[in-house]
Amino acid sequence: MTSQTELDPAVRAILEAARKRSTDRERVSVDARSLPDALARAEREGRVPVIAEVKPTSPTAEGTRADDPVELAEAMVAGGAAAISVLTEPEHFGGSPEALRRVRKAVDVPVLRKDFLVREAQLDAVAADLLLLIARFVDDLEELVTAARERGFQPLVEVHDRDELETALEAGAEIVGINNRDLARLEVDLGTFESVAPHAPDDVTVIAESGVSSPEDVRRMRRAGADALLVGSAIMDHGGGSDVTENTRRLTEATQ
Ligand SMILES: O=P(O)(O)OC[C@@H](O)[C@@H](O)c1c[nH]c2ccccc12
Repeated sequence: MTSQTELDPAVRAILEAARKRSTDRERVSVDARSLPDALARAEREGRVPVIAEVKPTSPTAEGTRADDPVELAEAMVAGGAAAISVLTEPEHFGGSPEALRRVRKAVDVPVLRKDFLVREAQLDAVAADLLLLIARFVDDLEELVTAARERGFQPLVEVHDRDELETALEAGAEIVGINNRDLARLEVDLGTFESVAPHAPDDVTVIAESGVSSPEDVRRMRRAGADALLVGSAIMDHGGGSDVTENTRRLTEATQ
């Protein structure tokens, strides 16, 4: 794990809070909806595979969107989203495990749990189809990947550079997210995906994360090899509060 002194102060605070959060729940057991199947279905139906994110706010968002998470998720699916991501981090992203539980009950696409997971016990807060594990923040990635699979989750391992991609592959990751946002400085550069993605083997599902805001960005990430895109801010439109279905559709319809 990289030294935390290099991280943006907001990210450091998020990690400290995550470590302290208590979890004394029973082990969850999930019958996961397949992400690769959901992505293939979107492709067959002529939609760009988009994982749309229910993110009420974030350290970089302009404002908070307090709409009901179930309504937001349903609006995203109506706009063609292949899967839904739900923030469960309560203090900096306005999320909750309860929001995810309700969303997963309401939609039939795969649901990703987005949080800062560093210990095995945190995995049991709520059932989800996919779990985000951030390579940079996890000491023993292979151990958490295995712990996630033992519960039935599909692990999505997030990386930001080639070294982290190697770590993810060595840990057995089959679904990798390449985050265009640098967690040290919180700046976004779509060139990150373009430089890291070519090094992923063909049989790995590769997802472009963060900073995708226009149909042109979608096409750019697809040209660079993205099997799917993870989009939050451009769909949530925190400051503007515009129509979430339309915001999703603009991106899912951004074919060549
Ligand atoms: O809002 P954006 O730029 O479309 O980004 C979505 C998603 O990639 C971002 O929320 C994210 C990527 N990795 C994370 C880890 C934790 C919390 C959030 C994230």
